[in-house]
Amino acid sequence: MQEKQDTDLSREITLEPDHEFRFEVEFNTKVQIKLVKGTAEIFGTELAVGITYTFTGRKAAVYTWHGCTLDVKGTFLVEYTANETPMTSYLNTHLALEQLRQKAKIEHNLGPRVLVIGPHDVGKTSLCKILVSYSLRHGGNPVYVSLDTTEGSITMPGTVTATCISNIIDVEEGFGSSATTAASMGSFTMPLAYYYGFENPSENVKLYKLVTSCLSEAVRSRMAVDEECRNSGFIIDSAGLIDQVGYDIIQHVVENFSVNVLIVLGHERLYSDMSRIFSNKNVSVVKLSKSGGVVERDRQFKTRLQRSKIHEYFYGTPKCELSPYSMLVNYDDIKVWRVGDVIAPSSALPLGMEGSSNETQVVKVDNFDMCLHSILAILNADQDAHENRLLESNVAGFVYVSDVDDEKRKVTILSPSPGRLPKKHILMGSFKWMET
Ligand SMILES: Nc1ncnc2c1ncn2[C@@H]1O[C@H](COP(=O)(O)OP(=O)(O)OP(=O)(O)O)[C@@H](O)[C@H]1O
Repeated sequence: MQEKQDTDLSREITLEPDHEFRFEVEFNTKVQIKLVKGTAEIFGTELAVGITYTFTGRKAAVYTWHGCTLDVKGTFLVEYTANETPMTSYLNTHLALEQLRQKAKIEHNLGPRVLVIGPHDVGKTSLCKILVSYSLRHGGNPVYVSLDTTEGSITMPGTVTATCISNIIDVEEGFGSSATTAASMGSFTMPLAYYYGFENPSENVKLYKLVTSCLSEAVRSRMAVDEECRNSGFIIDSAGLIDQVGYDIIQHVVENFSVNVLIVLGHERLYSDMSRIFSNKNVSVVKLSKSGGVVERDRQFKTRLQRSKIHEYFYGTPKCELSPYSMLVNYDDIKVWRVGDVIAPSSALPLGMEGSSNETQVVKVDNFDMCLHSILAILNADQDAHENRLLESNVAGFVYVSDVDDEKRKVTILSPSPGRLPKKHILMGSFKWMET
């Protein structure tokens, strides 16, 4: 593959003002893009002139406000130039948010609390990146909250996270996901994470609401002590929530995070329903259109994306490689928990009844075979913490169970860093992974 890329000749692409170069690259292919002249950005983050950026397994666009020339090299799955983009409306949205930030600064208040909602694959994460990057470029320190448990845009899939964005976003790695695992190696992006453990919020609504409430509490505490973050406010990315359960979750998030700007992306009915639900509630509901460049990602692509996120967590990226550490741990040295059996999926229960099963009750895992190939979250809970409070603990890190020896009562665990496990309580979700 390397050879293929090296023998490819580079080509020049010229973009007129307000145009973008959209591209898709497969997971096992590398392409390179260099800005030769002019200005350009990827989801709001500016590219530097003369620097070669490498992309693998990505779907993205290089956008230019004033025109530019790019030098591209490698085999793209899809590549084309487009001139119809919603970037002007995205910029106007940012400018309106910036006014709220200026007002918040003068009044020593909380900046805008923005929630982006819409169906799957309409560009919610991309819009959040653009808004966060523009705020950063304007001198702000926004907090990016990800409630999208499918993707793991910041760290492992299955988590809800909050990250104070104070440094330029790495365009090659999205939000610089792997960097979050190697904080000591020069990364500034350190998310606060709570483990939900499932892919879809509807799989266990009560637990999803619990972890989002814990996260909102943590964000509130951070805002109380950090003036920069307080004035900049936060941008919340969500999973595709357009059914009845989704509406219930949206209302929960709006209340918990005191959301005052609700952006509905690419869905007329959702916009109309939200305008009705939140009229008279001090929430501005804004409708934005979806970019024609947003790519629908099929199940297979999403699974590969999840697998590559997990791989990145332990092994890093070509730019910042990690050497994970394998260790033997006695059964008795750890306590593995999982959330009790969900009797019926929450979506199948009438609203208000979701709590009738033990959806937020942890049970201890005694049969370690269940953990084989599982991703486990190490909880930031004291050794003597009561089991009823464990789900409210944030995550210290993740490990992977590569082997279980029932005879010797030992598990083999892969960890991104050497040393003993920092905590004893460990939470298992539904994510499994095979090291390849
Ligand atoms: N203008 C664009 N040109 C090319 N690709 C784009 C563009 N905007 C977004 N994409 C790509 O389309 C895909 C879907 O976008 P994104 O992840 O932002 O959607 P989403 O609504 O957050 O999806 P999900 O429902 O899975 O959370 C991503 O791979 C993203 O990089």
